[in-house]
Amino acid sequence: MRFGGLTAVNEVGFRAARGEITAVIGPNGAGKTTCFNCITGFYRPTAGTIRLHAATGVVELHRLSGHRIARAGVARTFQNIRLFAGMTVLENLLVAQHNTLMAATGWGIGAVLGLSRYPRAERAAIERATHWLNETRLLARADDPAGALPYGDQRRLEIARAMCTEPALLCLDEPAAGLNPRESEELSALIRRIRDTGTSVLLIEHDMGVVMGISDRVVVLDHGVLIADDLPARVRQDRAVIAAYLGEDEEAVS
Ligand SMILES: Nc1ncnc2c1ncn2[C@@H]1O[C@H](COP(=O)(O)OP(=O)(O)OP(=O)(O)O)[C@@H](O)[C@H]1O
Repeated sequence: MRFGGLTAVNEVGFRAARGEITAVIGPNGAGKTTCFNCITGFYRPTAGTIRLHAATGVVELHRLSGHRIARAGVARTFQNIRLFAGMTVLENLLVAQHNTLMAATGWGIGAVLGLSRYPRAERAAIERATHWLNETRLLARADDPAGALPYGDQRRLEIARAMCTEPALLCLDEPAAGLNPRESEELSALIRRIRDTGTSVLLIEHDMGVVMGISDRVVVLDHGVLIADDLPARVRQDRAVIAAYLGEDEEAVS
């Protein structure tokens, strides 16, 4: 991915295997978010291929626009929380399912004609939302405005919203940022449960406790290039990785 004269991500290749947690780590400016933005369609990569092996076949994500990528089964959360603050917690989860709901009802015609598929689809959407509210311990807050939730709850709500789209791949951009140790542990357990449902997880995270604790594989970027792709225990001892982190003042892989 090039921005004018700057190559932000250069010939980076890795796999996020099905049903595994793959972490993408690296010092500030390494190109992690740019990678996510290419995968999720916020940027169209200047060159290269990004493929999703979906249940329906291989989808060439680098050719698709963002909403088609989402429809193909890729969901994401953001470094800075992006919820609909004035809507309730439950409404945030229903809005996320708008596509599924509309498709199930013939893009609104069924709803207008009062056909029976609409209430059924709506019930399924509420059930899915309730399931993920339970998983994220937010059920009691279902009717509160999302903007009124404490920070840690808003982070979990973003994940619940992404999961309501039933993605094949969930991309989490720094989900532990700003969480206290108890919340980080809870988040790790939630991400593991998501992995265990068969959803593949791609995780950008600076909290090495979370990364090393839950990742099946760790990919390391530095200055836009891939410097390691291995098991967490091996990445932790990788000399190039240690050098990249030590070059960045106090932050170290420990
Ligand atoms: N839209 C853009 N236009 C120009 N340069 C960009 C753009 N987005 C990212 N960059 C540059 O690309 C490089 C990689 O940035 P990126 O945000 O992907 O790094 P990162 O690893 O996610 O960093 P951090 O950990 O700080 O979030 C940086 O040099 C950044 O300034």
